[in-house]
Amino acid sequence: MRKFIRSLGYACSGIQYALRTQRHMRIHTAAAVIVIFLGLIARLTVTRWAILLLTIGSVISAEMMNTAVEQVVNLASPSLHPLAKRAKDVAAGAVLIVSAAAVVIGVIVLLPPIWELLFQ
Ligand SMILES: Nc1ncnc2c1ncn2[C@@H]1O[C@H](COP(=O)(O)OP(=O)(O)OP(=O)(O)O)[C@@H](O)[C@H]1O
Repeated sequence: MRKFIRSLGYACSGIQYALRTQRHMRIHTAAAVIVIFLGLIARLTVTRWAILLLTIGSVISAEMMNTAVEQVVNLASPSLHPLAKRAKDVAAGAVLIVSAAAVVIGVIVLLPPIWELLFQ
């Protein structure tokens, strides 16, 4: 149990580090807070909440994995190297893909209930 709590502390400090140092992480988090607020207003179904929360988790996890890749690349290759560039760009591309999908999912999941709330 003590080991689990210690591991939880390490994970929380990783989240703190990403929030403190990564502007994109703060942008994703702000977007997640807005989406959750809209979800509460729109009184989403359980299924819609599940999709939304999974999507939010995916984007924030991807951003954190990107941060981890950046840190490891900086450690392994402090000077410029084409492989370092490739690794960072691929990791950044992964965040872009999941973020673009999240925007589409957000619209699909949120728009119908908000529309219903406003116009019916
Ligand atoms: N060690 C390196 N060798 C070669 N290219 C690098 C290296 N570090 C970064 N780059 C490349 O330089 C460009 C800008 O990288 P930079 O680290 O400034 O921004 P980033 O990777 O988007 O990170 P951040 O999110 O912290 O701004 C990217 O294309 C990246 O792949």
